[in-house]
Amino acid sequence: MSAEQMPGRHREVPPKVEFRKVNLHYFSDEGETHAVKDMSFSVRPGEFVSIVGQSGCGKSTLLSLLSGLMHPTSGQVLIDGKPVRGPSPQVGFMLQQDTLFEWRTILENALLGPEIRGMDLAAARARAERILTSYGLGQFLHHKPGQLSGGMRQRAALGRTMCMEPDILLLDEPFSALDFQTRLSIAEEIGEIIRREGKTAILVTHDIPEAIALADRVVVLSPRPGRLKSIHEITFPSAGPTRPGSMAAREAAEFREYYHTIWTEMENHD
Ligand SMILES: Nc1ncnc2c1ncn2[C@@H]1O[C@H](COP(=O)(O)OP(=O)(O)OP(=O)(O)O)[C@@H](O)[C@H]1O
Repeated sequence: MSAEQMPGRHREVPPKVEFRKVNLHYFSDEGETHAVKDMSFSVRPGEFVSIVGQSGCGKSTLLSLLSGLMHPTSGQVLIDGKPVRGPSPQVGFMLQQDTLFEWRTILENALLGPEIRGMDLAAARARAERILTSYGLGQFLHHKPGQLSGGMRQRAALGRTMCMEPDILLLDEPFSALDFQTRLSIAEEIGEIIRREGKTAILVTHDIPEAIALADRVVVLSPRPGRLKSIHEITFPSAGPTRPGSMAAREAAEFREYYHTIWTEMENHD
């Protein structure tokens, strides 16, 4: 019997993503900035991890390193055990600004990546229609982004990213441009889609409740240079079979405890 088949036996799953003693220095006319210091942590396949920390602590830099747009000054950034050498379709992005092209319809926006990559367009079109419809945008495939609400635009942006079939999603403050009410429901909805599709997700956010509600683990960074301060495993035993990300999770007793602990850690500059 393999370890995977043994009930109750701890399984050692190789990490999907790993930062190994990563340092990143920026060099500019203003001088040198040590943005990330001795960063080591890993993310399991299918796991949802949130990263929080004060402004300028290197959160977005970690995503840029994972996207292959930047390389560490020292240490290693690994995906599936291999060093990241450059951008790859395996990694998808979702940003604060949805960057949809206003002159293309929602469907055409979703087909842009496959067009650029020279993928089979008939298959991509069928996939895009299926994905966008399952995100509640079936009636809007031929609408332009300007005709959609903020929440719908973010769902369209996720659809466009998913059309490239990434297995890792990097989410950089994707909900922060939305009004509070929309933000809550879209965050929950998108978190659920990402889980359902088994993607590995890394979310950068300033919003501690959002970080807790969506993630399996929350990584807290210290102020610049960004160092790993703590990692919190998020579970809600008092809420029964509550799923992460749901509104019920936000009302669980553990939620307030996580919030208090993480908020205090972020305030405390040691
Ligand atoms: N291209 C760059 N050149 C020089 N310094 C940079 C550059 N990009 C970022 N930095 C600096 O590196 C540090 C980390 O930046 P980063 O954007 O990763 O932080 P962050 O935690 O995502 O910030 P925020 O929460 O405000 O978005 C900051 O001090 C920032 O000023």
